[in-house]
Amino acid sequence: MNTDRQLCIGFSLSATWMKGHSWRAPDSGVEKLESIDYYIHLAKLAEKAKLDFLFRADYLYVSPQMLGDSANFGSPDPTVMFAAIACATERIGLVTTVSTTFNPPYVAARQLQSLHWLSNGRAGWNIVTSIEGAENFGNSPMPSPQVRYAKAKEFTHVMQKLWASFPHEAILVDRESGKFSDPDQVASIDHSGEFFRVKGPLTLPAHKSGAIPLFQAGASDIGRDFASSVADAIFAAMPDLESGIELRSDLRRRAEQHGRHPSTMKVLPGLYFFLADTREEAQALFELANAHFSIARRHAALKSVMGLDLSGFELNDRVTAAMLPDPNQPVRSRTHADLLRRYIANYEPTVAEVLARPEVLGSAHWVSVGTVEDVLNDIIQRFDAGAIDGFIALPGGSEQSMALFFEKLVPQLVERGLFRSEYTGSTLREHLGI
Ligand SMILES: Cc1cc2nc3c(=O)[nH]c(=O)nc-3n(C[C@H](O)[C@H](O)[C@H](O)COP(=O)(O)O)c2cc1C
Repeated sequence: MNTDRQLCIGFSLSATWMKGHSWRAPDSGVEKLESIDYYIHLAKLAEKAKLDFLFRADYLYVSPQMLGDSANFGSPDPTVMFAAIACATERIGLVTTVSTTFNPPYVAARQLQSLHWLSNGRAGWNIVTSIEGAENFGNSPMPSPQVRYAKAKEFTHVMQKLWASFPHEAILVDRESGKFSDPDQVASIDHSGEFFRVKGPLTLPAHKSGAIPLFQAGASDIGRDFASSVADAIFAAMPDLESGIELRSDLRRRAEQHGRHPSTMKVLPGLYFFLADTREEAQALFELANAHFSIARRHAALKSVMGLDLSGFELNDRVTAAMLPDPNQPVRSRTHADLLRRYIANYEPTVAEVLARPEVLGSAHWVSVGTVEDVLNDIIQRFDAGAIDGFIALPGGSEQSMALFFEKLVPQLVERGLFRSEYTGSTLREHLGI
């Protein structure tokens, strides 16, 4: 067993445990999602378990799946949510999501630095290039992945320059001389690039705890290249062990090519877990979470992920590499499409197996269903195999499943020396060891 490394654990505040028909259970507690008090309660549970950070994904459009039979009180701005949570917590990191495709970097740099300031050094930024939502930001269609990543690169560069434009050291507070700040240390950035023109400096000084850690999600070839050049952590879609080993070793190789030490970058897949006292109960939770996925809905999801229409086939027909559509056709996310292509090419699964894959039913996350011991072994297996540096917990099934995570699973990881029992720092940088 691995003894010299420790897991890094984040906790997602998106209500994944209410998916499918799970919210309809009489004791689901779904009404609580309407109030920030509930999220603050969960944040405190995660902090009590000494987790590294809280996390929230974000999308800038209302998808049809958000309405109708799925539990949803809308999607508040995660940075605003974390501002409220910051004031009710002390140590846990707060990783918000901000799209580089739709926001002006000056506004984003200011919001992130503000969160960093009011949480006392606990902010993190999950950089996303987004899949949809262009219609809410003008008449232009969604830019190509190449353009989105080129923009993300420049956006991130501008953010970093803005954060450095007003260094913490510029604040002097020297009563004797009457100098509150040193204007010579505050400088404009005069950025003029392909996408942005920004003069600077930023309206507030950098927090004394240091730079805001960067996360990134999106793992196509250009996505990996961008992530490995800049990210401290990667939120990864990792449906199986093989794809995880490949992804982490490739990202580490690319980081070295960018002149970075690979251990400075953590690969953190989403872990969508369904925990119960018995395997049968856990499986029942899993089925409830997917009960809304009729066969017709699964075929439609498959078509939207990779442009493959299998609706004319029997469920036990085999799917082969020859049936895959042109790899160069535009897809919503190359990451999800490539994962599924590789799975089909390697295993020639049945139609039913393809329709049950995490890439089709969700966001291609690692699904683990069973008792605390089962999920624990799953985590240890991936950690020892070098597929992960930790994970972002996406609780599935029920509040009880989440309670088992906090009350049993995390303590087991601590007992095995794989996770901290106390915080040693109070900033996100310190938790991540950077
Ligand atoms: C695990 C994962 C999580 C993502 N989370 C978000 C998100 O919260 N908001 C968003 O707008 N896009 C999100 N994306 C989309 C990516 O930022 C990116 O736009 C998309 O995956 C296309 O890039 P790719 O071709 O590299 O996959 C996510 C993608 C992945 C793989």
